[in-house]
Amino acid sequence: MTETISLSKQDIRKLTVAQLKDWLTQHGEQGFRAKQIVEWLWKKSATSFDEMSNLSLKTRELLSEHFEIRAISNAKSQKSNDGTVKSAFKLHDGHLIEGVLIPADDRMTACVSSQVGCSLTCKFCATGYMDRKRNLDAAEMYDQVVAIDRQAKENFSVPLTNIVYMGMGEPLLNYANVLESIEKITSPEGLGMSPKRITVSTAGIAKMIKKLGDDEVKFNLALSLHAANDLKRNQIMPINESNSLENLAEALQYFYRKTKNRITFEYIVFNNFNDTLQDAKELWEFTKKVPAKVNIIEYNPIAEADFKNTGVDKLEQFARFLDSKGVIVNVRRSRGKDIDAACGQLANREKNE
Ligand SMILES: C[S@@+](CC[C@H](N)C(=O)[O-])C[C@H]1O[C@@H](n2cnc3c(N)ncnc32)[C@H](O)[C@@H]1O
Ligand code: SF4
Repeated sequence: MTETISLSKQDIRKLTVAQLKDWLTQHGEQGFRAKQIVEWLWKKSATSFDEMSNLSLKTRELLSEHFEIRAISNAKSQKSNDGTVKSAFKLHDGHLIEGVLIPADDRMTACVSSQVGCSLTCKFCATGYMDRKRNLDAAEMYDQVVAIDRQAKENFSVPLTNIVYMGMGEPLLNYANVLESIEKITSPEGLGMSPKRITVSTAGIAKMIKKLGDDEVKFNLALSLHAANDLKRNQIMPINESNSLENLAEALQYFYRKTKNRITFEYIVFNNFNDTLQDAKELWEFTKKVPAKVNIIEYNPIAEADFKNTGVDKLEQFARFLDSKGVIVNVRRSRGKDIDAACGQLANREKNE
C-alpha cells in the first residue's frame, strides 16, 4: 500500500493564540512568543517569518519548518476614471478574487469578496454566472482589507473608513469565516476598525439573518431586495423561492430586536420590471416591517443579461414616492463602471487591455 504524504504546511493564521502557545511550549519555545507572533501575523500583516524581528533566528526557522503564511497577493490593479481601483488578488491555491477601493468625498470604502464565485445565480449579477468554487477564509478577507487600505493611503493619502462585503459571493453562506474576519478587522489586535463602519450585504438567507441576531453582531446589515413582491423576486433571485419575503421580514424583525441595527435595503430599479408606482408602494409596505432605509442603486450592465436601468424621470418618481411616505431613501450612483469594478460586475474579467 502506498501512503500519500501531504507536503503543504499548515497555515499559521488558522491557529488561535492559545493553540499557538501550546504548540510553542511543546516545541521548547516560550509561550509568551505566541502573542508577538499573532501581532506580526494580523496587526503588522507580515507575509514571511523573516520579518518577525523580535524572534530569534532559531524560532523563525522552527516556525517556517512547520508553518506557512498563506497571504493573498495582488495580481493586478486597474484604476477607473473616477478614482475607483479594482484589484485581482491571487489566493494560495491559484484562485482569483476581486476587491475594490471606492473613494468618495467623505469616505474611503473597501468592497471585499467573501467567496470565489457564488452559488446563488441572481440573474443581474456577473458573479452569479460563475460557479462557486470555494469559501474564503478569514485571513483572505482580512488581507483584502489590508491591501485596499494600502491603496487608499498610496493613492489618496488617507486610510479606509468603511468596508462593505459586497464583492464576489454570498457572505452569509460563509458565515463563520466572515464573522471571524470582522472580529479580526475590529479587534485591537487586528485593524481596530469600528464595526459600525462595516456592512455585510446578503441576498437574503433568513436562517442566517436570525443567527446574526443571536450573535448580536454590531456591524450593519444590507439586504439586496430589488423587488418587494415574491413573484418578481423569484424571477431575478432564485434564493427567494426558499426564502420568501415573509420569511425574510420575520428574520429581519428578529435581527432588529436583538441588535437594534437598522437595515439597509438595496434596490435596483430595472426598466419595465420593478419601476412602477405599484412597485414603489410594495417597497414602502415592506419597509414598514422593520426600521430601515433604502438605497436605490444603479444597474451596472453585464453581458449575460439584458436588463436596463429605468429612465431618470421614473427613477425620480419612484424615489419621490418613497420620500413622501417618510422612507429614508438615497439614490446611489455607481462607481468604477468603465473597468467593470462596480457591484455585480466582478467576475475576473479585464477591460481595455
Ligand atoms: C455582488 S453582491 C455581494 C453580496 C451579496 N451576495 C448580495 O447579493 O447582497 C453586492 C451587491 O451588488 C448588487 N448587484 C449585483 N449585480 C449588480 C449589477 N449588475 N448592478 C448593480 N448592482 C448589482 C447586489 O444586488 C448586491 O446588493
Ligand atoms: S448578487 Fe450576491 S448573491 Fe446574487 S449572485 Fe451576485 S454575489 Fe451572489
